[in-house]
Amino acid sequence: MAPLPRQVLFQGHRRLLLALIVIGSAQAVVQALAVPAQILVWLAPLGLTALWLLQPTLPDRPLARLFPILTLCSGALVTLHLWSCSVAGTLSPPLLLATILLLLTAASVTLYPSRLAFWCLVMPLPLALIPALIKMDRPDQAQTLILLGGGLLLSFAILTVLNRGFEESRKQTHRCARLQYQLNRNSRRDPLTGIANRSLLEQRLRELVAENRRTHNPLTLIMLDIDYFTAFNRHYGEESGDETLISLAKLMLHCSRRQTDVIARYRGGEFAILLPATDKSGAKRLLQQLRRELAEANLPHDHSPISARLTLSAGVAQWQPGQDDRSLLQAARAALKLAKARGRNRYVLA
Ligand SMILES: Nc1nc2c(ncn2[C@@H]2O[C@H](COP(=O)(O)OP(=O)(O)OP(=O)(O)O)[C@@H](O)[C@H]2O)c(=O)[nH]1
Repeated sequence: MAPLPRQVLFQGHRRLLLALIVIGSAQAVVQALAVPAQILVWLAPLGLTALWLLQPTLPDRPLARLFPILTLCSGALVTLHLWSCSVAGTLSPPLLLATILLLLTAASVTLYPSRLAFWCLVMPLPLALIPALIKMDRPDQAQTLILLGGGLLLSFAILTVLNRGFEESRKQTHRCARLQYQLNRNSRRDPLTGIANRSLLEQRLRELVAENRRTHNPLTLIMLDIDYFTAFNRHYGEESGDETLISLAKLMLHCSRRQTDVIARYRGGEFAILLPATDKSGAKRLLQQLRRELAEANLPHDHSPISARLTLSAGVAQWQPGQDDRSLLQAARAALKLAKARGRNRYVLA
């Protein structure tokens, strides 16, 4: 997985800060030797070190919102430092200009994921040239300003190119993540009805049974089968069969009351409803409501030997301590088989 934009930004900014601390400390030492009373020059390396130490705590915390302000602080500290070097005369104007141009380029290369952070850092930098500019004559002033403008344009061009590439790869990463999410989701959904498929049901069953070994909560599984669905398909056609499966899935979703219930298509005309924190009587209430709503839906089935309307058979099993997921499924399926053997259109409790 590619690093998040913000993390890339923090890493880049950390490296830039480290470089600034090294350069600033070296200059402060040189300046302290020349003018011992100049304490301003120590502010920049000290302040930048504080920012550098703060950086690793940023990406995952609310403080991350302050990032542009911190970047602005870095720029202000460096500017203050260069200004005091310029006033004390320890940095000649050409060297000062070269340092600023170097900083502009370094900022565009390290802060490219965010234009805002780049501008926050570089905006104060040209101010450091003011004391040197005041002392210069006109031609030198013009030359310095032209060089500074050229440097700014160049670093902005570098920033734009790198930022565009970065944005493109960031979008690509997001697209891939979304596709991956959809793929995972689709591999666990029944494509016709949109409800969980057998694989997701079995996974949730395994997880809930494992959890129940600790909690001993009630857990109930209902297996349902459309009565004479083969005859229905033959008589009304596969398309009507598909519509019936979709309507039944909707009815089941409507009857289930909790987000944690799992409604799944098990296979063909067979469905399953897994009810965590629910005992047999809760399952019975759900089945009675489902029967009521199915009767109200009034779906015709002229080729059913037991009713002129579509009916369901169901088997209900409640998890018993010590039981594993497979035997709970077998118990519910055995109860369903019994419901069918007893004439269908009914439910049987295991
Ligand atoms: N329309 C449609 N039919 C399907 C689909 N998948 C399986 N079937 C049909 O479902 C039927 C099997 O359903 P079952 O519920 O297992 O069998 P049944 O005919 O109801 O028999 P009993 O269970 O004994 O009542 C077969 O006719 C399959 O062709 C599907 O996605 N759409």
